[in-house]
Amino acid sequence: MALLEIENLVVEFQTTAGMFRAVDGVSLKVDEREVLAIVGESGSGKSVSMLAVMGLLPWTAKVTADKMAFNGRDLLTLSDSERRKIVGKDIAMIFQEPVASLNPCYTVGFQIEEVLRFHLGLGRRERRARAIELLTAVGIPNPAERLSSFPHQMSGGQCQRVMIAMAIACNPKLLIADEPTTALDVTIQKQILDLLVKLQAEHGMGMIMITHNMGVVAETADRVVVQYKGRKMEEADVLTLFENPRSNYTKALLAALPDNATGDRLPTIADYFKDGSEIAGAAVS
Ligand SMILES: Nc1ncnc2c1ncn2[C@@H]1O[C@H](COP(=O)(O)OP(=O)(O)OP(=O)(O)O)[C@@H](O)[C@H]1O
Repeated sequence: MALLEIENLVVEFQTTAGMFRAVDGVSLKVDEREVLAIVGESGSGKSVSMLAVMGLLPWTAKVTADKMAFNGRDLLTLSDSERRKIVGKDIAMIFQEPVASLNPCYTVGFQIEEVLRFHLGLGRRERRARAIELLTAVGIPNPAERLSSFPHQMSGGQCQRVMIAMAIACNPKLLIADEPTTALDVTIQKQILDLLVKLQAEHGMGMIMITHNMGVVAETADRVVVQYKGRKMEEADVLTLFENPRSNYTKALLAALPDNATGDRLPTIADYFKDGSEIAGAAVS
């Protein structure tokens, strides 16, 4: 049984111009201990698909699917209170903007301990001990002192480490990382990716890595889903995808990697496709 299984997911938003389909029939699955990358350019529906899994979309969104199951439980029919017991505990998510994702009014210690109180019901002393343990695990120096820091007193990289600490606090079975390094300094990006891969292996978590960056895919993923305009274009294990991409869109993404530059400027997706319909026609279910 897959850890997460999605079949034919469709997400539409009510907008002033009518219904807008952001995710169009995506199917995917993630096994235990597996890292799945979802890759595609901005607006391809990567985040919206995963926010649908978490139940975090606004009321303007209409979510339908033939199947959306986590660890054998049907996510489509869960009540809000049942969902709250799973989300943040068994499925955790980290976002692109670590500083904005933390509450500026509370210390990082309070925010980590709140997760431990809500989901695990730990007492005060246990919460503090576990929070120190978590900050140590994500590589924050002087963890006991840092518990009383506010987010603005920490760097972007440190805030992302705190977000990761909160995400792994309850030993989730699945961690969804939505562009976790995009907002960070280039020198810090690799450290955060290495930390995520290390924690994933140590804790035996399944992980979904949402990214637009093929370099991140190469460094982290076992398997890859390529998405474009809400549709799945291709799915393959990571080696096959890099060595033998099938869809033209994947070929275009790979051609846009800096290593593949031949002239004095990088090729873009538009250089590859004079006609975008060629891409849409290649979608797989
Ligand atoms: N609340 C909303 N109402 C209307 N449209 C939305 C809403 N949220 C997202 N969208 C649209 O859905 C589409 C998919 O967005 P999504 O954030 O999933 O893209 P993405 O592939 O994750 O790209 P990015 O990396 O830029 O976030 C976009 O066109 C976006 O504008």
